[in-house]
Amino acid sequence: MPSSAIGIPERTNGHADNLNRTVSNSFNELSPSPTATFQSPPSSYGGQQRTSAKTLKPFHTQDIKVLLLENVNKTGQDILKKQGYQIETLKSSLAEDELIEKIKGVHVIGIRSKTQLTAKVLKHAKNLIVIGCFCIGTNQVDLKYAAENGICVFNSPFSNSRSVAEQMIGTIIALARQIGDRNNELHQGVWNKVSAGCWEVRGKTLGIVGYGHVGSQLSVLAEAMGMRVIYYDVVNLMSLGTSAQMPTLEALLNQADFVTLHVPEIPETINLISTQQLEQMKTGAYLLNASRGTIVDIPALVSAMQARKLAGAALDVFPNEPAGNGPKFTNDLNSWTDDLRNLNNIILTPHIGGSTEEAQAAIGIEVADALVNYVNFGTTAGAVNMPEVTLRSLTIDEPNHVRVIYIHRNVPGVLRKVNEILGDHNVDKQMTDSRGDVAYLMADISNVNTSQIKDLYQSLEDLGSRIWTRVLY
Ligand SMILES: NC(=O)c1ccc[n+]([C@@H]2O[C@H](COP(=O)([O-])OP(=O)(O)OC[C@H]3O[C@@H](n4cnc5c(N)ncnc54)[C@H](O)[C@@H]3O)[C@@H](O)[C@H]2O)c1
Ligand SMILES: O=C(O)[C@H](O)COP(=O)(O)O
Repeated sequence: MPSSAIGIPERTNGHADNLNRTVSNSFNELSPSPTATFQSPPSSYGGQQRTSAKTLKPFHTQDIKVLLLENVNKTGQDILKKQGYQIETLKSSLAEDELIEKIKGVHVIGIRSKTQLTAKVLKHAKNLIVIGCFCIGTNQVDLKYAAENGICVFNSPFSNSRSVAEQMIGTIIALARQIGDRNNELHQGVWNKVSAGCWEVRGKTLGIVGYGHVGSQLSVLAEAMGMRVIYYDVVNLMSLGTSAQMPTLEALLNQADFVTLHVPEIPETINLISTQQLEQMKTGAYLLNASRGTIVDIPALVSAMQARKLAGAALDVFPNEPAGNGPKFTNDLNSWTDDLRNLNNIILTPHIGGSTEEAQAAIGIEVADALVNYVNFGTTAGAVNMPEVTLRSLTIDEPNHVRVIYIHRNVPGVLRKVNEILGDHNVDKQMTDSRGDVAYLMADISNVNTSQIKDLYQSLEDLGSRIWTRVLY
């Protein structure tokens, strides 16, 4: 529904009916002197009078605008729709200029690994309060910029880990037996029954780089097939089964028959595997990457494959990936695409490690629940860029109770000033925490009547440390 049809201009405020409870939310612009936005419970909930001052906008759950990109699963869509939010869904990601246009009016955006939410894009997201990454990776979002502008980010930390690990098991066997090449040949009508260069995986060494959710799950599955597992991680971790942590990446590369990458994309992991590391691998070993495309220097990999240093490779991820499905995996996207396509025993998959029915359904529920809890209650449990703050029970549906959420710069003296303001009322519960430069305060206060809410809100907004204020009631 266009915003004009529901009477909310640029900014939004909301009231959400969740879990049979009425909650109202105030969302405010990122600009330093925002127009205040408040709301009262709608008349259908107790007949209280709506706030109607010039700068105050009545707000309902259905005023919340949600943009879901990249084919977010129906499970997630249904949870958000049930809240009454306005949902727009697109199957693919958007180019930067289209994204900038679309993001201007929304309060919530749901994405997967492809959509790039850079500072440049987020600067236009004046109403955005929360980002849901319906995936594991969050490298596509400028997390710091988001936090510093009061935009909370959630992801799904492990709901697709098993799917990725299973795909890696299948791929390891497919590489060892050259199944991809035999399959391609037979599709061309060529019968090529060979055993040379084809191996069992039993007894071979699997080297896992990044022993987190995916890597450790893969470790367990690989040992069940009789593989010896070694791993390298920057953190000292408990080894599962009989796996062993290696002191350096080089030590792992020297010993592994199969090297598989499961690290996040961060500055330290870009081109983690380049010419030098490929030289450190055993001749005839295999390389698998299902983490992010930038972790492997692909021209270096092409050279290693052409020189027969490696016996095979599998890539599920690429530095540039198409926005949507179709015949788009060409040199226009990445200049070396044809080189990759022309190599033998290289398995190329379109970023499907986490693409199973089970994983997508679970991610949909997990992330949508986190979004609803944030929008309706301000709860940041599980956030990847904000302190995790929640209060033990909700009392804001009781008369004269409000929940204050105050996202602010983490500088000395703020709490004293905030509590001077809240101190005019009765603070039932309060929690505050900080993460880097940003702090998040949540307080449930009672003894506040509706006429005082505007002053309460404005006093908090006037503090120099303010990033974003919300008053829920
Ligand atoms: N292909 C897919 O569909 C797919 C699906 C899920 C996840 N992923 C990608 O895989 C990555 C890993 O997923 P996860 O859930 O296991 O993440 P995770 O955060 O649970 O684990 C990552 C591990 O990598 C380690 N690490 C970080 N930097 C390192 C370095 N320089 N060297 C060695 N280890 C390092 C961390 O300490 C951590 O233990 C995600 O960040 C995501 O980008 C891809
Ligand atoms: O980060 C992830 O979870 C994976 O890369 C999967 O991403 P996708 O949801 O875009 O398939």
